[in-house]
Amino acid sequence: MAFLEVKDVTKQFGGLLAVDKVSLEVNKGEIISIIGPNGAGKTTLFNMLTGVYTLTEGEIILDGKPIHNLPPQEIVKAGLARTFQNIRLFGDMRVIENVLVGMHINTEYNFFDLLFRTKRFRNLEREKHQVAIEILDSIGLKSKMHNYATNLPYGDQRRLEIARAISTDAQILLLDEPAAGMNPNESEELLNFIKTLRDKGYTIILIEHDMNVVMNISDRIYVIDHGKKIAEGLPSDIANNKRVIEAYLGRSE
Ligand SMILES: Nc1ncnc2c1ncn2[C@@H]1O[C@H](COP(=O)(O)OP(=O)(O)OP(=O)(O)O)[C@@H](O)[C@H]1O
Repeated sequence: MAFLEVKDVTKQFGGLLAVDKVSLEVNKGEIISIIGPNGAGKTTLFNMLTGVYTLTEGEIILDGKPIHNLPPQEIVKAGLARTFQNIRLFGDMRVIENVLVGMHINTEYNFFDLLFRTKRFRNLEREKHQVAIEILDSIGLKSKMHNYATNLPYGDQRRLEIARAISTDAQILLLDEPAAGMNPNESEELLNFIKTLRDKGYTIILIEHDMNVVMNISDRIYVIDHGKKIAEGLPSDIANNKRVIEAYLGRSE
């Protein structure tokens, strides 16, 4: 059984089938890309995976447990965290605070801990601070941990978003267009960075329009068009797939 199994998921908005019986299988430690023309249904699929949308039909099984239709916070706790197409950091908070916010999702404080700032509370806070620094170190942002997020260069903001997703303890990271708005140097750096995440054991699923990134980084690719899966396979197979080429060339983008 695959680590993440997406079985025949469907999302209907009124008369529109935005995602139509799409199935995916993702193994631990893979980098999977989901591609397709604008409006294909990629973001809707991510929104179902992360609990933003309920499913009209289908199932999502993570590590043998159904997670479809759980609230987003429960899905993060189950081990699946995301970044967004448009960066959503807390700009007026410091870099380390952005990471600490992500970590709170898995911290269980009781009423007395919070009220009396117990020794347990202080120890947990100190531990979390340490882990946050380690995450930032691993991501190359330790020296900027006291900067305000909004003052970081664009590439660093993307990294910080990923750091925040990691800080939730997630094993699967869903990255929504991580290379959007990056210059070739930045996207090259990002590519290497995502590979290091995979080497550390993370499973990565990304939506990406930059074909250079997709072809260089993916173990496997799924292609969606008009809500339907039209192809899946190795990058070399996808690059030569007639249906995929038609789906892209058939649009004026
Ligand atoms: N909340 C919604 N209500 C109604 N229709 C929606 C909603 N969200 C998405 N859609 C429609 O579903 C279809 C798929 O959209 P989606 O954003 O998932 O595509 P996409 O592949 O992510 O596109 P892009 O690459 O442009 O981000 C589109 O026709 C879109 O207009």
